Amino acid sequence: MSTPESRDTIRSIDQQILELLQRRCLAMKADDNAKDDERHDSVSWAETLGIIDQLVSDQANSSIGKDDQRDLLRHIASTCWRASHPGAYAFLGPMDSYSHLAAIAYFGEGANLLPVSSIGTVFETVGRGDCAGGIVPIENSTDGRIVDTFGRLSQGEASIVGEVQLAIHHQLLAMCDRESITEVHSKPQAISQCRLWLNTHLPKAKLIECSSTAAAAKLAASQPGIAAIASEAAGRRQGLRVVGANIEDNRNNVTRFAVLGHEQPTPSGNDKTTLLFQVAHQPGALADVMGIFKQHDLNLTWIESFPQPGTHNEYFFVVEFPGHQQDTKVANAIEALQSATHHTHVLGSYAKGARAEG
Ligand SMILES: O=C(O)C(=O)C[C@]1(C(=O)O)C=C[C@@H](O)C=C1
Repeated sequence: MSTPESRDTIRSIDQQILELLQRRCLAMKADDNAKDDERHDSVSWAETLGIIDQLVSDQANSSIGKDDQRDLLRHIASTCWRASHPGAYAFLGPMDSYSHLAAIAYFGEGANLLPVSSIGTVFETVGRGDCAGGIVPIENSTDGRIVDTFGRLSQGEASIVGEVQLAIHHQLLAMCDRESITEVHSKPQAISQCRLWLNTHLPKAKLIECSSTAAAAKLAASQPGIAAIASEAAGRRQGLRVVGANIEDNRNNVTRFAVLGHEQPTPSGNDKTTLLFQVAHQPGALADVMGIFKQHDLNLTWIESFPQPGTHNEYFFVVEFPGHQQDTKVANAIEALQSATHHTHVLGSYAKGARAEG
């Protein structure tokens, strides 16, 4: 049983926490107002995340685990951020899609998160300035690049300002037993990530593609016999049973999400750059461009090609490498690329994303 003293101590600590929260909000507002003064840059959300990560890693022993400390601080920071930055952040909805989980991991629980109906709409709302930012899946460790995202990246509507690497654990969700399932609905990428499991355990079920995993969960809740592949959170929200747990074929199934925004982040010390280029359709053109990365000692960590809409056999290339476009060697390489290619466009330089659990 608690003593009156311990109750008073806890009450007084909670009171102090509330006062500190109020002070934190005011300090943030003051910082934001001061950016009108040209000599001053206000702290960006990307910088705030960096500061929190540093604080947590420097923290000595605590009875609260590091992940919980990080989540708590992000929740506080995003709630205060929203008070002075009311803009919304778009994601492929509905709620509890993996994009939603990635948005929470990056922007925090307190952020103003806006579900939209497609990846294209995320690009449009950010590109038009209706939203302060957004998040889109870009690549999965089992299934490769996300085609809908690539189609939009080349249009230059928005820059990449951050990334999240989310561990994806798919659940088979339904209102009925596994034996009564006749159809499995989900986003094509999720179906593809569970292909082996589905062939083994539900070889007769019809596989039906839809706009998102969370949309599939909504449908499964309306009709017995229909199952969805979606997140545990989506199943909970729709009141569905887990009739197959963690059904992804690859235990290390991770989807990388790109955070879209308007302001290019300053160097954090642990950055990467994503850029898109287009070369002449002639022998050796791509090899010459690859030589530029070698000359500037840039180690490519990702390369993808995708067809240029409206052309035959013409491709865009997207590459990633460590470093920030403000670093001298990266800036020199970009300059060389600009003269060696038809078109070079830096999609963004941003802090490398840590892995989050979905
Ligand atoms: O449908 C969702 O829940 C999404 O957020 C999209 C998406 C994707 O397209 O890759 C995101 C992560 C998973 O890989 C499966 C689906």
